[in-house]
Amino acid sequence: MPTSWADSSTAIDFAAAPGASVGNGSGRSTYVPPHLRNRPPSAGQQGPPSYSGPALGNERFVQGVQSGGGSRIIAPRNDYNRSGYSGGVGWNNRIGGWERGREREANPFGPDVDPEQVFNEQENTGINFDAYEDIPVETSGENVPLPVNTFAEIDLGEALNQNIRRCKYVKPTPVQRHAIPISLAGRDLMACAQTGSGKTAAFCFPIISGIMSGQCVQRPPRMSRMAYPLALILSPTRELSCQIHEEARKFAYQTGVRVVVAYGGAPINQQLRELERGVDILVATPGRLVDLLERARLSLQMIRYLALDEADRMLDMGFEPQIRKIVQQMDMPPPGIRQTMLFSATFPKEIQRMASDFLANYIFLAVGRVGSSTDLIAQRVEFVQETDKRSHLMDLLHAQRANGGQAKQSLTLVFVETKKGADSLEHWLCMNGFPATAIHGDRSQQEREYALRSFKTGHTPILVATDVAARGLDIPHVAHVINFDLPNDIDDYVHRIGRTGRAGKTGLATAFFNENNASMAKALSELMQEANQEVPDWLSRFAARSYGGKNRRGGGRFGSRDFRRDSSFNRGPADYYGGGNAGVGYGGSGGYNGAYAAGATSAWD
Ligand SMILES: Nc1ncnc2c1ncn2[C@@H]1O[C@H](COP(=O)(O)OP(=O)(O)OP(=O)(O)O)[C@@H](O)[C@H]1O
Repeated sequence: MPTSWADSSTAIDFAAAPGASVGNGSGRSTYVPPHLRNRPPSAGQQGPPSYSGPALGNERFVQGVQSGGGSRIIAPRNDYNRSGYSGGVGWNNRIGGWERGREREANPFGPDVDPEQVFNEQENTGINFDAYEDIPVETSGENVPLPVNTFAEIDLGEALNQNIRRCKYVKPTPVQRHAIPISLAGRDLMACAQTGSGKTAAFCFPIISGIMSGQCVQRPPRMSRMAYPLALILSPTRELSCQIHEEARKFAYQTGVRVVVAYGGAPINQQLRELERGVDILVATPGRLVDLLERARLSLQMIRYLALDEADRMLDMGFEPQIRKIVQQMDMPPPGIRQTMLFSATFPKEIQRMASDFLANYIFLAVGRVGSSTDLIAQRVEFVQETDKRSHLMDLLHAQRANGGQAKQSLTLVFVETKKGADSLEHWLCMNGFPATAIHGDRSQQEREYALRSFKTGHTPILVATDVAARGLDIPHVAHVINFDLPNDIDDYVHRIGRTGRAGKTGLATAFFNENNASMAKALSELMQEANQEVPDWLSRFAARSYGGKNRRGGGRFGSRDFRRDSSFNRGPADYYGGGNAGVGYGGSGGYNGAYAAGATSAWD
């Protein structure tokens, strides 16, 4: 006879549930919801024997799942605060969870960090929050939840709060202040915020918190060897997926929420084994995910949270068929049942339009101007002919070395256009006494990972890269980004230079420009002006002569806010590309001043 909520639910036999099961002595496994997995056996436990009250914060799941006929158990949102993991309940004492009692959870904070030590509230990562204080924020959509100022104001659960302290996050960044309450309220979200401003945590925290609080507890179907994640995080590159996985593991440490990563170029069997051991949050690249789905080893029917990081990039770089297959043609619950979040630092309107197919009644959030770079990055543009690029690079590196800039604390990332160009520049740098490594799509995954590790540790302080390293990678100590070859798209430039100047720190970005880059002149000079950078006269002259070139914004840096506001919205696709708000300045109505009037949803309204 169960005596507690934990007992009553662990007694439910979900024998074939691969997501999270524990041996029960009878040879059959028993499903344990993630939010109960850190608990000691029933003695002394608080909490009702069962709970069928309102699902606080996200009624949509209740309605959706119930109308679908599935059985469902809902725990009160803050149930884990009363009887979840807390002092005295060690990892080894857990009643089950994803580890099935077989092994200890590895310490994701690294061997040198004692995970039991919770850092002083006053310590922080060195993030300069003042740099973000007066950043303009725009939201649009219905009934936008109010932002918060501290993590303490948000009910994330004690285990997650403890990990936030372990990460030394003292207070939320602006995108986190706005996005976390929106997501916790169960709303779909399209969020744009500058590079390095903490978007990963902004989507990970609500997902982990939601899973911990039991909002996703539903009986998984009886299918052996099939994995049923509750949340899916998609990202465009293997390296970014690995990085998100590492971050999410830190945030989920000792919460009972299990995070697994799947990406191409690595042995699939190993990933299948990881999935079989149970998965709550799956971080994946689209190609490998389709592979897993086609092998019928993974079902998306339990997905309650879908996050697309660098969503515009995935759609733009040709992943649209895979993404549509994953999101629309498999067994994933539809918009309105699942909760969907799209994040990026850039969101061209045509991509917003496409991506909005995945969302229901969503909120659009822009922290800083959409697609802008942060003014923490000093941007320099130098006129350099193709034939002079190498010697110019050498001059820069020599000057840097003379200033003591080749130490571990100062890494240089050099972007080039082609894979061949990356190989040859890497070779040439090494021959000239500058230890360099390279990363691009033709290198094996092992080589890519090795190069990244060697760069991160400062062993090889120069990394030559194609755009494969442009998005999302969070590498501490990148002091200088050099665009040896400029990209053809201003958004790519924004992401590339965003590998420096992260989390409130300053950085330097240098671009080599010549006649071949004329089509970028206008967008580049506008971007630099927005970020309060000095624009060389010669670049302004190029900009005055150019007609916008390949800049997708079609003549205005400010046209990329919520596309639903465009006059062409609702007039159908044929009209769409002709419309837009090009030239309408962001802050036209005074910008964000930190407070919303009652009922107001936007700083522009
Ligand atoms: N609240 C916080 N306090 C201190 N540091 C934080 C906080 N949130 C995130 N960070 C740190 O800021 C850095 C940048 O975060 P993250 O990689 O999530 O940025 P991003 O916005 O996703 O960038 P990009 O657009 O390049 O992908 C990371 O090192 C992260 O640990």
